[in-house]
Amino acid sequence: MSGDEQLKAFIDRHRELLKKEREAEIERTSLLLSNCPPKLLEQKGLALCGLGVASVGIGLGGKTLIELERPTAYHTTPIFPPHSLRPGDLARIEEHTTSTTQKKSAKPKKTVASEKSKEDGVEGVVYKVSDTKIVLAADPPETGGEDLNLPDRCRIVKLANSVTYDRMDKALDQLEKVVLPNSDAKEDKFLPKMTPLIRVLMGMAAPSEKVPVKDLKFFDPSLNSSQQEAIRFALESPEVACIHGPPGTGKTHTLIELIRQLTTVTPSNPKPLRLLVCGASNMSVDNILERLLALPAPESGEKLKVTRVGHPARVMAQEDVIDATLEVKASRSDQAMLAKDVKNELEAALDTLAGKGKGAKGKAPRGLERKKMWEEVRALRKEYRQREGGVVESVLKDSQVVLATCHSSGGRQLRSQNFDVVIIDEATQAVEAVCWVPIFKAQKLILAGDPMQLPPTIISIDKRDKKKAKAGQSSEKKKATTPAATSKAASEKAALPQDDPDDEDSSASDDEEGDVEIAAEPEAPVKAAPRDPRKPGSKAVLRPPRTLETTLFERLEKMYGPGIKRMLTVQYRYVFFTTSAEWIVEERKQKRRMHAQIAAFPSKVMYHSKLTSHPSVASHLLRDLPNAKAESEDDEKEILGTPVVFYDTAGCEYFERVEGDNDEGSRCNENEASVVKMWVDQLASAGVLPSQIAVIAPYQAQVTLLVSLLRPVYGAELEIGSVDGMQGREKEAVIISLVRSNDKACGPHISTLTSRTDMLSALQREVGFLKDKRRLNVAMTRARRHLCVIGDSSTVQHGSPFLKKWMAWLEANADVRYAGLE
Ligand SMILES: Nc1ncnc2c1ncn2[C@@H]1O[C@H](COP(=O)(O)OP(=O)(O)OP(=O)(O)O)[C@@H](O)[C@H]1O
Repeated sequence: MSGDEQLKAFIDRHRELLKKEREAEIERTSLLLSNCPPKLLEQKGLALCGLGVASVGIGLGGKTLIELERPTAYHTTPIFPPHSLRPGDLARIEEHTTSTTQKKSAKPKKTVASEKSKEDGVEGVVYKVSDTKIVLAADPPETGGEDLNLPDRCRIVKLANSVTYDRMDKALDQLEKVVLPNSDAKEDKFLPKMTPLIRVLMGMAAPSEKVPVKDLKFFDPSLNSSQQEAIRFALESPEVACIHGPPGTGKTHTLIELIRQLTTVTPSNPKPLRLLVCGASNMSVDNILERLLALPAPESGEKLKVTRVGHPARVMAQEDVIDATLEVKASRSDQAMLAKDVKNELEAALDTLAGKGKGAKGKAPRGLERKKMWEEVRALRKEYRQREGGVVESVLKDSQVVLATCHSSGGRQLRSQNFDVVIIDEATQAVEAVCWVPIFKAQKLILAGDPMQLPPTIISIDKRDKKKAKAGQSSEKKKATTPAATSKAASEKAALPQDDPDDEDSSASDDEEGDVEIAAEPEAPVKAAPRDPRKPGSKAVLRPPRTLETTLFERLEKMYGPGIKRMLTVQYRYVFFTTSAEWIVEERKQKRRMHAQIAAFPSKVMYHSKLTSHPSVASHLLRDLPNAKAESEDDEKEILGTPVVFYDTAGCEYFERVEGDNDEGSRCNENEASVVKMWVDQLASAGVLPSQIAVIAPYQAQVTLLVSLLRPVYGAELEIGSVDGMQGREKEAVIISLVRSNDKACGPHISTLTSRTDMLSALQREVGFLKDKRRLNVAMTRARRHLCVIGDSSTVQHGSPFLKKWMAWLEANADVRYAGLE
């Protein structure tokens, strides 16, 4: 069990990694903001240019809500180009000039929106985003009487976000104070208390024996046995349970049943529990929220009282989601009426100050009158905040389930709220420190995620360090073959920060770098029986992490073994998973090109062939959609009846292009984009709706190119985006453009390399982040009925053993079509 030294080393290492990450983010943003012209920032998805102010209002906490849009005078379409501004991001509204350089520091100021001159802009938090509108919530001025003075033509620029880091640092400080108490420290009423949960998470005590749940009856009769087992396991685990949900296996579905079980009085649950449900992203939180709101009211008793705290990402589209937000609930309560009067007064005063109020005739008050009005506004804001504080408290107290992102669960509104259980969805996408923010608020933790999909996005990873550590560890491994060397290596290993380098699944991003053997066979299934973490003798070792990519979910699995989790094993999404293989065999037979071994690629390579397809999806194809209507028998077969199509552009010389001046730039591939357009046209002509199609590309430049080609024809309904934006989503048809196509693999610089390892890594470089198998896993598992891959197999296959296997699988199992011949 962990001692003080290990606890200290663990927390210190986390602090160090977070510091590096914070610095890297500030540096990256500063560099971009100071070196990039706004147009390039927009292309990189970090800014939206040429905007106008649509409205200014007041939001929760007396914040000023500034709504921006693209005026038709400057743009042909009001739809924003693809961008990465999301609710919760820190951003600045600044005057949109056409000057090419913008010397600004990306460091956020302590008091946002404290300087309101046009040059400095207005800083705040992105509050809502839709296709055509973006709302920034800015703090009201603390001092002085200056107003916002927003420019007529402006842009919004994403900033480095220090608030997230501040919260994570605070969580680590609290963790240190709880697990390593200092008797001299002053009493802090907000300091969390030590709980059995914290002991287990920190390896200070083994998880307690499961408490059997009797008479468990499931609300949802359709749950499969792996889902039922995961729910039972989560209910019976006293402190912590993990649910591993590969794509489409009903992770969210399972969490909804679990929430119902925990919050309803049943023979197996005598007391309804209070839950905090968090997610790594707003999307994951809204996904659960939507499904909770869609639940029928129970036969006896009230409907579940659910409140969403924070910034719902899809709030503009979904009315019922808006109604569940703290903001709307607070505004509708009886006590809110008084606060509302103050709010109306406040908004009227702000309108007058902007020259928009009644009788203002477009003229804003000036001089002394203006100063006086600002004083009035400040007093009104204070009164509003006080009244609203009481309203918020009572709405939250009355809520049985509160939903928030991990980060926003650390906000002021939830400061004094406690819960029985905290559930964290997409826990494998959140860094550990941010998970601690909600963990302190509950006695029990349930994590759900999939370590084989996208990890948290980390920008400070030092590849050289990683390689060095890996090289060091593999030479350690060789040395440690004698008994003496083994024990020495073992004791040295315990002191090193590490993530179990031998476990391939643990670090899938670059895990195959330098791996010279290209194995054609999938990884062997794990045969060892799950170690029960509750059995005496189970040794938990708390090791400092090597990178922030090691999530709490993965750390617990390594610390306590696979017995700490349950895996969902039936997938409900793809026709081209396991069972569909039979269909492909049949098709191949007819074409007399039968392949001996046809199996689903992601299941086999990523999940040790543990996944099976539910019969309900085993044979569903695009042609079974009610709206599908092929014009000919050939179309019915070629377009609507084929689960996987691979347009192989090898030999077509459809070379990629680098955006920007150096090799690090984003990439696009115009010819591939034309093939994408051709296939979208074909699907549409066969009746597939734009809203049923998603186009995914791993590079922002290709996304931008595809948007310019497809949006004018198919509108915003056709989803076009990067892999990262698609995690947790599904579409009937998905088209992936792999982009990378180059002849560098055969160029002179490669031929000058003599060692096979150097050569391989040079080849690998040419596919960039395509070689992250978790990213590819997400991309290839978004489709329900049809997947079309467009890429150059001759370039892509050299990227990594995983890509080689995928290309081989596609060649063998997809309907391979040669792009150049079309
Ligand atoms: N037991 C079940 N019976 C019928 N349909 C199910 C069942 N479990 C899940 N599904 C369906 O499978 C699909 C995927 O479920 P869900 O979105 O919960 O999966 P997920 O694991 O959260 O997906 P992701 O890959 O996005 O993480 C949904 O359409 C859901 O309704």
